[in-house]
Amino acid sequence: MSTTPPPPLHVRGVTVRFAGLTALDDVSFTVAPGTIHALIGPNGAGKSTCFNVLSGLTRPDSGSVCLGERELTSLPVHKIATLGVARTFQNIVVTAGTVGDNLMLGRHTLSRAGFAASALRLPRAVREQREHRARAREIAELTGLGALFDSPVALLSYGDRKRVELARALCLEPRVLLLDEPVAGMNGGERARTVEVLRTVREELGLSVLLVEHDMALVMRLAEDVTVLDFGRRIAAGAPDVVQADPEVRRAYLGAPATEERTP
Ligand SMILES: Nc1ncnc2c1ncn2[C@@H]1O[C@H](COP(=O)(O)OP(=O)(O)OP(=O)(O)O)[C@@H](O)[C@H]1O
Repeated sequence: MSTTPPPPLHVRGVTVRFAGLTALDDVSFTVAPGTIHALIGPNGAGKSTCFNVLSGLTRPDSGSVCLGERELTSLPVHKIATLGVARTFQNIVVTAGTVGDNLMLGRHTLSRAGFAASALRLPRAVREQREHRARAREIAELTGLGALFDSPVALLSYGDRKRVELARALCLEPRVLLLDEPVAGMNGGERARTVEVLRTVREELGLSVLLVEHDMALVMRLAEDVTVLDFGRRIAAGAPDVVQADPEVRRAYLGAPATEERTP
């Protein structure tokens, strides 16, 4: 467990254009240390583009992303990961090997012993591997995968496979975790379990979480702060109840006039 709180993640004036379409238009928000922050908005609002900027897959046309004082803007993906920002993807990418194998892949970037030392099984490399495996087991326990550590991923349920992705991202020891639709495709029981796991992970590891999620009930239950995008612009931000009551947010989701009295 980390003893110091994570630095704030600052997104400042980020703009991304794709051939004439402005996918993000001067977007700013801050993920406060140790909070769960949700990024929501209708289809095409710019949420994935924002995640891609934060994780280094997309270079913004202007604006900046900083973890505390450290500028992350336009750094390569692996560099951003080693500086403490890890992400999961909307679609499951793990399919081969055991749960343990996949979590060890997550530890790979943290390995100090070189490839040759590992291949020759030098004592330092062997010790390091053992430590990484022990930590991978701890993270498996934390994410409810302890009993499945030696199971092939291909045999797991959909919900468990999604949690392997979460656990693999946690194996990078991030300070900020970016979750792209963590409960998409899950049934009710799996959703409830994942919410519990996310709460435990945040408390035990003391990290910040930024999540994109379409399940509004889950967002309102889990997040402390919400940023709402529509057509690439930030249209609202604040606590879940404040955002939920915002007429501009209702209009964006329902296509209704801003004065309409319906809830999102
Ligand atoms: N590589 C790209 N090239 C051109 N246009 C893109 C590209 N990526 C995204 N866009 C466009 O940018 C806008 C924002 O898309 P983005 O995927 O970020 O939205 P989103 O909020 O994640 O949507 P969804 O909820 O449907 O996943 C959309 O109009 C999309 O068509």
